[in-house]
Amino acid sequence: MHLRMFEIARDALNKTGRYQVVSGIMSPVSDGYKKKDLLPAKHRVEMLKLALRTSDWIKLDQWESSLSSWTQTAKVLRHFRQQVEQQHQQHGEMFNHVKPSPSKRRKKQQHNTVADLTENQLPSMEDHSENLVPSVKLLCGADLLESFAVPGLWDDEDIEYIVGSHGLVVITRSGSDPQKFIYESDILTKYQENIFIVTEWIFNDISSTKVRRALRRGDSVKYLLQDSVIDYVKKHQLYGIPDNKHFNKMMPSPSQDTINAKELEMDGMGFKGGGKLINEIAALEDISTNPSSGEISVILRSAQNKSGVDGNCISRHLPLHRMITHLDKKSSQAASTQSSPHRLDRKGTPSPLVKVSTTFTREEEPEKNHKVSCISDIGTLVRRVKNVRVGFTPETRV
Ligand SMILES: Nc1ncnc2c1ncn2[C@@H]1O[C@H](COP(=O)(O)OP(=O)(O)OP(=O)(O)O)[C@@H](O)[C@H]1O
Ligand SMILES: NC(=O)c1ccc[n+]([C@@H]2O[C@H](COP(=O)(O)O)[C@@H](O)[C@H]2O)c1
Repeated sequence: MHLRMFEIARDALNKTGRYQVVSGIMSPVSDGYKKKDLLPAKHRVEMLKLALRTSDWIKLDQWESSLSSWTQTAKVLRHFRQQVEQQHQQHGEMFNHVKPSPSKRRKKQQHNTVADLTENQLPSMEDHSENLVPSVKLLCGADLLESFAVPGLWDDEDIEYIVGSHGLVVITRSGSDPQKFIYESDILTKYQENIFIVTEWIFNDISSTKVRRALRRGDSVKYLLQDSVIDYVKKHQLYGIPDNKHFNKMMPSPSQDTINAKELEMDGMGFKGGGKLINEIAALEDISTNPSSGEISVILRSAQNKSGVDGNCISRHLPLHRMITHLDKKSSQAASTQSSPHRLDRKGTPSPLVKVSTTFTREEEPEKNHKVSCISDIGTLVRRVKNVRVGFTPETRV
């Protein structure tokens, strides 16, 4: 939706005849923002690069994200205004696609500081020449506008600067009433000429939180994100931390026993030199049995805490076929009285932490439906699952 917002805003602004939108700038926030579930900037930047491949006018700018500490939005806008003015002075490049005739170019000496033109300055399209410096506006959803009222979140002078000197383009969002909000705010009412509200009739109640949640749960996000971005998320196993405070507290500190996503990618997937043993701390997500086929599926969610950076977790679903075939001989008695397939009741949240050792072999790529050929400490896992009684030794190798 972040990308859709640009398209919606451009259409609406261009249709007024008062504006010609020349560029959109995506400025990912710095890691210093420390928002829950905020991935390291390098990943967010890479995903944006992929997502923006198909846009010829929305650009990624890495200035903000490359800073170590968080930068207030007013400062970010000031930075972009300076950058746009500089570029304009050097190249006039923002408007180069609209070339006035040489005679007109000579005539045009006025230098407007903004490219959004008031009604009485309304020019012909040709007059959008390099002599007009584009203004920089903040594009946001109505909820962000309403966050101006959250005590301590925005400085009053920042709000005044953003709305007074730059202006806002606000996309409506379900549950918000930006007109009313502006009416109730003295400062916003003062500058309401600078606030452009775009009513989006094709409601889309999508949010990053919901997409992250779906990813975390292993649900499909196809058509919500670009395929290339989904592939990136999968490849780097991002957004895998269960949204569970108790679980997060229990997350292990980085140790020899844990691997990070990069190591997995480099070492695990290449399978150089035969197999690779990977020890992981994981949480039991789900366990289900199919008594008729004698199979048990165990879904584990692994917790990796790389260098203390929250959010760098990987999740993996491991159907433990071989181990299960062995275990199921004992468990099927209990399970066979139940309907098929039977999902065992998972009581007692939060998910128990278990330690799993996995050997991947050359043929069994971790991203595919790989099989686990070596499990240790499976007792912890199984004992905590109601109704499953299994005989085994921790050293059992299947
Ligand atoms: N569905 C949507 N409709 C309109 N605006 C949206 C929508 N989703 C995000 N935005 C806007 O995108 C901007 C970026 O906000 P943010 O990253 O917080 O998005 P979000 O999807 O709401 O995230 P989160 O779910 O984490 O709050 C905000 O101005 C927000 O209002
Ligand atoms: N005081 C401020 O400048 C201020 C406060 C809150 C959010 N923001 C910005 O709003 C954007 C969206 O933030 P959230 O994802 O937290 O809604 C971010 O770019 C963030 O930097 C700025």
